[in-house]
Amino acid sequence: MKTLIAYSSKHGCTETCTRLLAERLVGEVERVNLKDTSEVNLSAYDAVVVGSPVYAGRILGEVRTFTEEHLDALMEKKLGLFICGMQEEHTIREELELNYPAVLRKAAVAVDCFGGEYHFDSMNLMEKMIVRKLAKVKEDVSDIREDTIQQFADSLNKVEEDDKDTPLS
Ligand SMILES: Cc1cc2nc3c(=O)[nH]c(=O)nc-3n(C[C@H](O)[C@H](O)[C@H](O)COP(=O)(O)O)c2cc1C
Repeated sequence: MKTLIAYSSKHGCTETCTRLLAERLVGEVERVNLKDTSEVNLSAYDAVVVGSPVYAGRILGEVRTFTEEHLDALMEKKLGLFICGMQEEHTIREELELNYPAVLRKAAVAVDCFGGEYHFDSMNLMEKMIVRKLAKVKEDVSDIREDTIQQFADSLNKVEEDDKDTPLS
């Protein structure tokens, strides 16, 4: 299985998650930061994972554009969708629903949130203010859910095993 992980990240957490996911996936894995390139040839991949952090309820623009432009091709792949975010569970579920189209979520073998991080050193003044006031967080936090990343990888890897088991007709 050849897998593409297409993602974007503002402060590095989502990028870290893509590395943790890549380590857990079987077969060849390529990671592409959509901030660096928007030209991706999806025909080269059996599986595609799309990931983005959520800011003010929304995934990053380049990830949204990627899902819109490649909607039909993504539907044909073994597909995984994830976000990074720090809201409580019910809000996270809403964020997944609002940001990834229903057809893609339905087609995906894994849809989840990998948690998130707050690193004040990397935030601008406005971001620091928002996190302090709205999230009421004053110190760095790291809440990357490695167990969720493992389950997500297992779902994609399982599809690979199932395919191997299918007899040729
Ligand atoms: C200004 C700001 C706004 C945020 N808004 C949300 C939000 O609406 N929902 C959420 O779940 N997380 C929110 N977060 C948390 C980020 O999604 C989290 O820090 C994530 O790990 C960032 O990923 P990145 O380092 O890849 O950019 C916000 C963080 C900041 C700094």
